[in-house]
Amino acid sequence: MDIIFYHPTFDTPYWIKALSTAIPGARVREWKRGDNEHADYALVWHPPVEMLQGRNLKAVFALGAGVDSILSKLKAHPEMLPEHIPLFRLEDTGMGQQMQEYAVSQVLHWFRRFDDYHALKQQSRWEPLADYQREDFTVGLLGAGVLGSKVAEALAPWGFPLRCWSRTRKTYPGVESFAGHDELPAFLKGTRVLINLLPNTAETVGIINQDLLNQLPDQSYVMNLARGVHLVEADLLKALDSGKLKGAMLDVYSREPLPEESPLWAHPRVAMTPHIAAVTRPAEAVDYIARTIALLEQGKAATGQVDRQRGY
Ligand SMILES: NC(=O)C1=CN([C@@H]2O[C@H](COP(=O)(O)OP(=O)(O)OC[C@H]3O[C@@H](n4cnc5c(N)ncnc54)[C@H](OP(=O)(O)O)[C@@H]3O)[C@@H](O)[C@H]2O)C=CC1
Ligand SMILES: O=C(O)C(=O)CO
Repeated sequence: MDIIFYHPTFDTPYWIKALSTAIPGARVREWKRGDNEHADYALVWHPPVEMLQGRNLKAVFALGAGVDSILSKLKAHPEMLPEHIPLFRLEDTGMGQQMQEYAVSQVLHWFRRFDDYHALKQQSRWEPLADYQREDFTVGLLGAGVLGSKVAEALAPWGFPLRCWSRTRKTYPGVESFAGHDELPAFLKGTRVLINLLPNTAETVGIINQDLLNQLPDQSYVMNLARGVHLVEADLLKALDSGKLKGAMLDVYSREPLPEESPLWAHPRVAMTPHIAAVTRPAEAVDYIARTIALLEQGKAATGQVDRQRGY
């Protein structure tokens, strides 16, 4: 079995060694421009069109959870990957735990008013504040798939009311489920902390805009952990400045790296990280890819296949 690998920034020798060890009999090589030799599987992130085009692959694996960049490239170059070749993505592979750490720590930060205490410290003010009540601190997850469900699981023991919004109804224990566009207003109405874990699709782009933010209770919080294009940054800044929103925690941006001139950098109530909420963990990812290839080789069904029509 021949496997080609391409990632613009990963430690390629590590991956090739780990994949060769995990998949018995596999010949794994780094794909380089001009390589048109046979391959059964391709493992990719931001692939050049010529890497995939015209090959009789058994499957392609995206080396991350979100497949928006590869799907948008496919829109411009449909010949890159014919419909009959399945595209898989990484499901969790260690990202679930990272999202749990990120979301739980930030929800607790806001709930214990550490943002307010930080502002008071800047003014050398000693001022105990009133506690927030758990029942007023409903956490709402936009997107309740692999990562959203893991975040809900980690928040559950903290006792905050939990709800999620997805395309299809969920039955996660202790999480109120809202499904489809008709139920979005009801979901937003009671959500004090909004955490975005949607995929980037034609339906979700720009979803966190002025209209959506206005439907949240006053003094709400927004955490964007999915993709920058979900959030209209100008609308977020307006909502912060009007007092509608109390704070925002952003990991992803409309442009990455975020340009120096972005007003987000200086805003006192915007906390930021540089797209690190959950990164691909190589050992877990190799294990998932090896298990999935073994299932495919046996003609068995495997999870993680992207629905190209749906866009995620
Ligand atoms: N910042 C970072 O470091 C990282 C960001 N990400 C981002 O997180 C995203 C989510 O990942 P993951 O949880 O694995 O994805 P999943 O595909 O498992 O989950 C997506 C969720 O979004 C819901 N959804 C999709 N479209 C709609 C819609 N139109 N209306 C309502 N709900 C919708 C799905 O609903 P249903 O369940 O009904 O299908 C599902 O619950 C990735 O696409 C990626 O962009 C991922 C990893 C790291
Ligand atoms: O896996 C993804 O989709 C990511 O955003 C990784 O940072």
